[in-house]
Amino acid sequence: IANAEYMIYKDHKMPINHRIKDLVNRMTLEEKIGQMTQIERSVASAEVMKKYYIGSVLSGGGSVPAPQASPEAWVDMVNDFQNGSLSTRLGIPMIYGIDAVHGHNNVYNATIFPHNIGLGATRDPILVKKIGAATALEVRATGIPYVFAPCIAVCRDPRWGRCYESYGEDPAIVQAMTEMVPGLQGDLPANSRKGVPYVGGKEKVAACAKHYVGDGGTTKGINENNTLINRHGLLSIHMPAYYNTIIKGVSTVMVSYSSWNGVKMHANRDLVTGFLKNTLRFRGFVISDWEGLDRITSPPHANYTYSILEGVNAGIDMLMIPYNYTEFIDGLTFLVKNNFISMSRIDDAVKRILRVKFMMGLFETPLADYSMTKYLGSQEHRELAKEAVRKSLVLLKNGESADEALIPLSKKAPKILVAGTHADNIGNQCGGWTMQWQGQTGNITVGTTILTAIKNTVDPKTEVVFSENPDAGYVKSNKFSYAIVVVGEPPYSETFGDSLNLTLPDPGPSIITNVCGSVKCVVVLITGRPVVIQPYLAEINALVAAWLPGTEGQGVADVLFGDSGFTGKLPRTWFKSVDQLPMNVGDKHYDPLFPFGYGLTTEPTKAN
Ligand SMILES: O=[N+]([O-])c1ccc(O[C@@H]2O[C@@H](CO)[C@H](O)[C@H](S[C@@H]3O[C@H](CO)[C@@H](O)[C@H](O)[C@H]3O)[C@@H]2O)cc1
Repeated sequence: IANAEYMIYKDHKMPINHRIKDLVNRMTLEEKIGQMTQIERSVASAEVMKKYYIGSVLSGGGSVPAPQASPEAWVDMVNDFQNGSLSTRLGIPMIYGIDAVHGHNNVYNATIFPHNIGLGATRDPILVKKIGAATALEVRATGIPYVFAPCIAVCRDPRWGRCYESYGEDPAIVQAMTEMVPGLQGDLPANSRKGVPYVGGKEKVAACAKHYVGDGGTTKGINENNTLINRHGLLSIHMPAYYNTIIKGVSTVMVSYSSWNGVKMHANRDLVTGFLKNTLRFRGFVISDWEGLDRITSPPHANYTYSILEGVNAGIDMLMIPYNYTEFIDGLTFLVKNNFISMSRIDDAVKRILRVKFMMGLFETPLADYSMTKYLGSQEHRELAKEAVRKSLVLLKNGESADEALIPLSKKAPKILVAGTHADNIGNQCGGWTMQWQGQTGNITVGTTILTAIKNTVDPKTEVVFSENPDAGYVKSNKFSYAIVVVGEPPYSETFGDSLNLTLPDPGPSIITNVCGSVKCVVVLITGRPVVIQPYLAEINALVAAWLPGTEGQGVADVLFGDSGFTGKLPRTWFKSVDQLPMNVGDKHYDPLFPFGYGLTTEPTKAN
C-alpha cells in the first residue's frame, strides 16, 4: 500500500517552526479563519467542526454534556468534536477550553479548591503550584487539555464582583501565585528558552493568564468598566504578573473586557501587539473573552464588522465566538479579502495557535481515553484542598484579650450551637463559578459542609445543635457552651457580584445579633471579599475570614478546634466603611479596620 504522502507538519520529529511553516503554507483562508474561531459546546458538533474548520471549542460557565455528567461522558463529548476536526482535509486537531478557576469547577464530583482570594491568604506559592497540578489531572480526567486560568487580576476595589478571583490587592502576591502556571502546565525544562509556551505532557494542560490588562482596577470595581490609571500605575500594579507568567511559559493570554483610560482592551493594539507580543515577546496565542468583540461597541454588537476589524487588528489571535460564529467567519473573510486586515496578521494568529497545539502534543495525541478518570475528585486532591482551606483562614479577632481567647474551641463542650446560612450548604461555601456560572446554593456537588466537619471533629459526647436562623430566646434558653455562626455572601459571578455597599447580606446580621448577643460566639465569614463587619464586632468574641473555601469544609473545623493553627494573612485591606474605597496597602490615607497582611496566629493544641 503506497505510504500516505509524507508531510513535514505531520512529522513530530521535525522542529516546530518547520511544522508550522509547512502547515500554514498548505492552509486556505477558510481553514485559517476557522482555526481562529472558538465556539461554545452547545452549538458544536462533529459536522460543524468539519464544515467550518473550527479550531477550538469551550464550555462557558455551567455548560456541561449533562447534569452530573461522568468524566467518561465528558471524554466522549470532547472526542466527538475532535473526530470532526480530524476528518478535515488537513486534520488539524481542535483544542477544548474550560474555566477551571478553583478546581474543575463545572464538573460534578470535582475537588473544589478555595477561590484565589483564599489562596492569596495562604502566602504559599508551592501549595498553589500543587493545586495547579491537581487541577490539571482532574481536567485531563475529562479529556480537556486547556483551562482559562489563572486569573491574575490585581483587585484594587472589593466592590468588584470578581474580586474573589484575584489573589490580592498587592501585585507581589499575584506575582508569587503565578506558580499556578507551572502547576497547570509543568515546569519549563532546564535548557528550554524562557517565554515560549510550554505544556509538559498529557497530565498537564495549557493555561491562560487573564484578563489582560487592568481588569482589577476598574472605577469603583464596576465590572467590565474603565481602569483610569497612568502608564506607570498600569505597569507597576496590573502588569507585573504577566511578566512572571510569560517567563514561566504560559501558553495563552485572555484579553479583558475592561478599558484602559477609555480604550477598550479588545481594541488596544498598543498593549496587545505593541507591548505583550513585541515588548514582552509573548509567543503563545491571545484569546478574546466571551463575546469580547461584541462588547467593543456600546451597545454590544452595534457594528460587528468594526468590532472584528478592531479586535483582530489589535492582535487577538483566537476569538471566543460562543454562538454567532458564521457571522464572525463571514465578517473576517470580507475584511481580509478587501485588505482591511492583512494576511500577515491572519498568519501570525494561526502560527501562534499552531505553535501551542504542536508544542503540547495535540497532533500526536488528539483524542483522550478513560485512563485518567480516577483523578476526578480523588481523596489525595481533597486532602490537598483541606490543607489549602486550613492555610487560607484568617483569624481577625479572638477575645478581647489573650485570656479570653475562644479559639481553639473545646472539643469536649457538652452542647454547642451551629447557626447560619452557610454552615450546612456546599454551594454557599464554594461561591461563584461552581457547577453553574453564577454558582448555586444548596447540595450541588460532593463535599463536606462546615457543619458536617464540626460534627466529625468534636467529641462523640458533645451535642451539636444546628439551627440556621435561631431567635435570641431559643439561644438563651438552651445553655450552649458556645456557638459557631457561619454566614456570608450568596454565590455570584462577575457583574452580578458588583456591590456598592458591601453589606453582609440578610439574614447574616440578625443571626449574628441573635446568637452572639446570647452566648459566646465565633463568626465564620464565607465571603468573596471584605464586607461591612464593624457594627457587629463588639458582640463577636472571635471572627474568622474563611473566604470561599470550596468543597472541603473539614479544613475550617481543623483550625477552629486546634488540630491546626491559624496562619493566614489578609491578602487585601479590610475597610471600616465603603466610603473609604478604594483603599489599598501603601495608600497615603490608610485607615483600615484590619490592615493588609493582618492575621492572628494560634498554635495547634496538643492531642486532646
Ligand atoms: O444573563 N446575563 O445577563 C448574562 C450576562 C453576561 C453573560 O455573558 C457571559 O456569561 C458567561 C456565561 O457562560 C460567560 O462565561 C462569560 S464570562 C467570561 O467567560 C469566559 C469563558 O467562560 C471566562 O474565561 C472569562 O473569565 C469570563 O469573563 C460572559 O460574561 C451571559 C449572561
